[in-house]
Order: sequence, then C-alpha cells, then structure tokens
Amino acid sequence: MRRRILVVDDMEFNRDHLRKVLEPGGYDVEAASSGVDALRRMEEQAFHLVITDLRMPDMSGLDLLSQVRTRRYPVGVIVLTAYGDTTDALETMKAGADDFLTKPCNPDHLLFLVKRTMDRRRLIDDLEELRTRLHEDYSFHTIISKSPKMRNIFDLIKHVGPLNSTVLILGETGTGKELVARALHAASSRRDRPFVALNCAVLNDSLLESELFGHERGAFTGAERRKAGRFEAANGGTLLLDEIGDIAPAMQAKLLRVLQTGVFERVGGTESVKVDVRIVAATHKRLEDEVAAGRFRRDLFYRLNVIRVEIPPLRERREDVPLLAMHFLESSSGTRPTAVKEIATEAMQALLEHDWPGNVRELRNAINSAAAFADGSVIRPENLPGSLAPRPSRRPSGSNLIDIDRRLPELTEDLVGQVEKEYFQRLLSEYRGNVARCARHSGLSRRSVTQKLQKYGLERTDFKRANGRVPSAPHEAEA
Ligand SMILES: Nc1ncnc2c1ncn2[C@@H]1O[C@H](COP(=O)(O)OP(=O)(O)OP(=O)(O)O)[C@@H](O)[C@H]1O
Repeated sequence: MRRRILVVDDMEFNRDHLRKVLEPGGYDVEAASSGVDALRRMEEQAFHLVITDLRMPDMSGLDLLSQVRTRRYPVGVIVLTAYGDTTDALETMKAGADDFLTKPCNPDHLLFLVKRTMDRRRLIDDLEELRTRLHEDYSFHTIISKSPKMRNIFDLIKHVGPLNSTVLILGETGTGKELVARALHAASSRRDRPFVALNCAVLNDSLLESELFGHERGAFTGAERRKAGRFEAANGGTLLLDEIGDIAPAMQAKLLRVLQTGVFERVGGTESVKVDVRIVAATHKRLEDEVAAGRFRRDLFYRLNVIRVEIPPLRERREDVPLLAMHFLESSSGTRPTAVKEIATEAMQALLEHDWPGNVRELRNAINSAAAFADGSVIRPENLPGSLAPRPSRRPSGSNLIDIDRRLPELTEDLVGQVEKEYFQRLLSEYRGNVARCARHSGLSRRSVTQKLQKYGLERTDFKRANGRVPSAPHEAEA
C-alpha cells in the first residue's frame, strides 16, 4: 500500500515543490492550503504523515500540530522551519513534532526524514497492534515480540497452556522465562488459582526443602508453627521451579518422587500431603549437558522435559529491540514528571548493535536509566549506560545548552550525516553490496544510492561477503 502524505502550505509553489519530490519517492500526496483545510481533510481520510509549513496566515504549523496531537490522530508530523531559526526548531520538537526540516528542503534529506518518521510511526503502530492482539488472543502478561521464533512460542503457549503437562523452559538469564511461565498459567483452566514461583538457586538444600514442602512445628530450631510450603501454596495452580538446573542430587530425588506420585511429607512430618500442581521448570543451563556430566538425574530430566520451550536470546531476535525499547519507555514514563517519549536514531542504533548478554532485563534497565538521565523528551546516545555508549566522536561537543542551540543546524546536519551513513552501511550489508536492491529497498534511484556511497566513502565491494553485520569503516578498524 502506498503511504499517504498531507502537505500543508499556503504557498502553491511550495506545495508543488514537495509534491514533485515526494511522488517519485513512492508516496501519494495531497495538498492543503491552510491548517483548517488540513484538519478537514484529516477528518475525511487517514494520512500516514503531515508535512506542514510553520508560518501560515490563519493557523500556524504549531497550532495545527497541537490540534493533531489533541485529536490523537495517529500520524507523524514534520514541520518546515526557516533556515537557521533554531528557536522555531526547538519549539516544534517540544510541541510534539516528529521532526523538523529547514527550508529550502534538500530533496534527499526530505525523503530520508519522511522515511525515518514513517518507520518510527510504524513501530508505534506495531506496538499498539501487538498489545491489542495479545490482549485479545491470550489476555495474559504482556510479552512483547514480533520475532517469528517468539511467535512460535506464543502458539505453543496457546496450545499447551490448557494441558496439565509439565513444561521445561530454557533460555539465558533475562529472556523472559518467568513471563512465559505466567503466560502458560494464564492460558490454563488453573488461571484463577495461584501461580507460585521459587528460585531454587538462591537457597541451600535444607532451606529449599522446607520452602518447597513446608515444615511441621518443631522440625528445626525456630520452627514454632507448622508452615505450608510452595507446593501446598500452589495447590490447584502452577508452580514455577526457576533455576532447576542448580538443585543438588538429594533434592532432585525428592522432586522426582513428587512428580511421580503427587505426594510428599513436610519437613519433620510423617503425614503424606497430596497436591494437584502443574509444574513449570526453568533454567539457563543446558540440562542435557548437566545430565551427560552426571550432575542432573536423567529420570528427572525426562519427567520435566515433556514439553520444551526454548526462548532465544535477544541478540538472535534484534527485530524485537525497538519494540521492547519503546514498550519500556512508555511503561516507565508514567512515573516521571516529564515524559521521555522518543529514542534518537543514533541511540536506537546503539541499542540494535549491542549484544545484550543480560537480554530483555538488561534492555529494560538500560531504558529506565537512560530515561532518568535524558535531558528533554528524547533519549540520546550519551544517556545510555556506559556499555552501550557510542564512540566519543559522535557526541555533540559542548554541553552548554545555548551553545548547542546555536549549533543546532550544524549538529543536526552532522547527526543526519552519521545516521545516513549508517543507514547506507546497513543497506549495503543487508544486500551484500547490490546497489539495485539497495535502491529498491530505500525507494531512491540507483544514481542517488551511488552518489550517497561516494559521499560517505563506502565501497560496495567491501560488503559483498558481509552477512547482516556492518563492517567497521577502514579508519575505525585500524584504530
Ligand atoms: N518479551 C518481553 N516483553 C516484555 N517484557 C519482557 C519480555 N521478556 C522479558 N521481559 C521483562 O524482562 C524482565 C526479565 O524477564 P524474566 O524475569 O521473565 O526473565 P527470566 O528469563 O525468567 O530471567 P532469570 O533467568 O534471570 O530469572 C522482566 O521484567 C520481564 O517483564
């Protein structure tokens, strides 16, 4: 589907100019001669983007922007400002514009910003759609993902959730194992009964035993009353045994017995207690290796490994990074006085390139901390934790706000240059140096792509063997 853009300008010449650039770029363009005219058209049909002039006689671009945001039209807005007017540029961003562009517009720059804004908007729409779908389909805890591997897991949850079978969840730390366990519980008929979780790795053997099975009065010093364990607490519901790969052999034997018979005794007691509990076990370890090494009982492994869910690490589903980042940004903004609403392209690039050894938890923490450090409504690369910080040369020098204000056009151009260069590096990498395919993907002509490669000193032959990763620029590799 071609994307629809509404151009708003009181000068016919400017409207025509924008149309001439945007239509060959693959967009459908409608033009309005005033803010009022624009709002009327938006009532009648949906647009993907509005590009508006700032200064217009009846209603200014800022007023139009404020109407668009008040009426909650799901549309990106780019404002055209006069060259060198940094105050206007800042005002428009503060008022909620997605971007601004100084006049006269450079066609390539305009197309680049339009695509970037549309991509960002699409991300927000995807997130909304995912949320609605998750709510409708599963109505369980919010697991944000659009990766095919995770979607297979969603299907699995839907199918095996209602069964009583034991489930083994494998995945690195922070990949969302507990979320999946909760989702399984929510998808079962046990959903109105308790979901109980216990991290088996943090307790020593005897504490773990009494936590799991409870104890009788006087079972050990300090046991003044009978206490039910997690198995009893989870009766009728689901028990998540987290880090199951860390439990000692004696405890493995006791667990096996409960799984076989559904019966156990409290510590210090002789009475048999019978419970109806669905077991979900999780671990970051490769349990087969533990079995092979003699550290984990083979029979217990088979008991647990009835249905198996393997959650991929975040670095193997990088397409989830922007969605998750926006999700955490939105959920963290509720507690802050000034909402941080956006992640600058360069910061998003750093997020996309990081390997995330702590997976989604690390990403959540990074976004929360970056939002706390952000100066305005945008997370910039320098707000990210140290492990993600970009090379110092990318940062705008001069921390003084007035200095930055003065240099905003230059800094913006610089930043756009960096982003554009990275964009073309990624394109080349994705299409292994094939200019025709890069052109098709970006919507630019082959000639424009070739010019960009020359501008940024990119050699397409360097990318012929690249496989999805951006090779370092020659000077960076030497550094
Ligand atoms: N797909 C996801 N969508 C939204 N939030 C997620 C997702 N995956 C993980 N999270 C969040 O990341 C954090 C870590 O998730 P969780 O505790 O489920 O991971 P885990 O694999 O059980 O970690 P560990 O092995 O360290 O116990 C939680 O705050 C969780 O809500």
